Amino acid sequence: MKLKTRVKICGLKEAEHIKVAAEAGAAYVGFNFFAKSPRYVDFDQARDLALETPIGVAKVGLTVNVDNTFLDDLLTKVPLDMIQLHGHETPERVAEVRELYGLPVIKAFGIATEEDTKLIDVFGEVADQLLVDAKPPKDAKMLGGNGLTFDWRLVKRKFWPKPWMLAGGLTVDNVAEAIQMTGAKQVDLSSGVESAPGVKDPDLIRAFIKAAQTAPAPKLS
Ligand SMILES: O=C(O)c1ccccc1NCC(=O)[C@H](O)[C@H](O)COP(=O)(O)O
Repeated sequence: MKLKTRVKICGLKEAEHIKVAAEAGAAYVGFNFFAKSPRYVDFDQARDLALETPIGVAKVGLTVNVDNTFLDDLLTKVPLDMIQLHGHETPERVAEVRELYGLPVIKAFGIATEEDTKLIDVFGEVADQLLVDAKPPKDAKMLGGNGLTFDWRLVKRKFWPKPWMLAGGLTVDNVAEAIQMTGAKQVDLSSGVESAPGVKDPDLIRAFIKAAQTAPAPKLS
């Protein structure tokens, strides 16, 4: 039996959209604490959203290059299940965050070349999960959430030391092909379920989760 693809909807800002995502079968919801993002939520908003999230859906806090003072404050105020590090954090920093806060850490990194895929092993030693995203262009204002895909052949047939998520420009139209090509069992997205930057669309959330969960089994030959 093929297990259903696990979907993470990132950058949620409305309780109603969390309900939609959970009812449609999302495994994770992500709250974005990067202040320059159109998906940003402050700690009070995130706390309210976290309390509205059904049990069984993991609440992920997305941060970018933050220090311990920030994480102390965040984790005191918001009941999160996992921390996503989506900046230039080193393997040592990933290990430190795990150790200090006792929560599973998802380390995200961008991939554009075969060389970049070496990060799978580097972070696979220290993170609980890996999130492979498109590498942002040099002039990009944000390290994620840019709606850009990468060459999925780069992550086909890799050995994955830890559970991983495929991200970067996924949409209802391309997620089945992405799963078939890469064998991803988990997918993450933000802009592909939005009607405008930072504005989630409930119908797109439902349609995306359905497309991901009904994607045909991977063709890895
Ligand atoms: O989404 C953001 O605004 C963002 C800003 C800064 C760092 C990371 C960010 N998002 C990270 C995510 O987990 C996204 O879901 C992932 O990059 C995929 O985004 P998209 O290509 O828009 O689906």
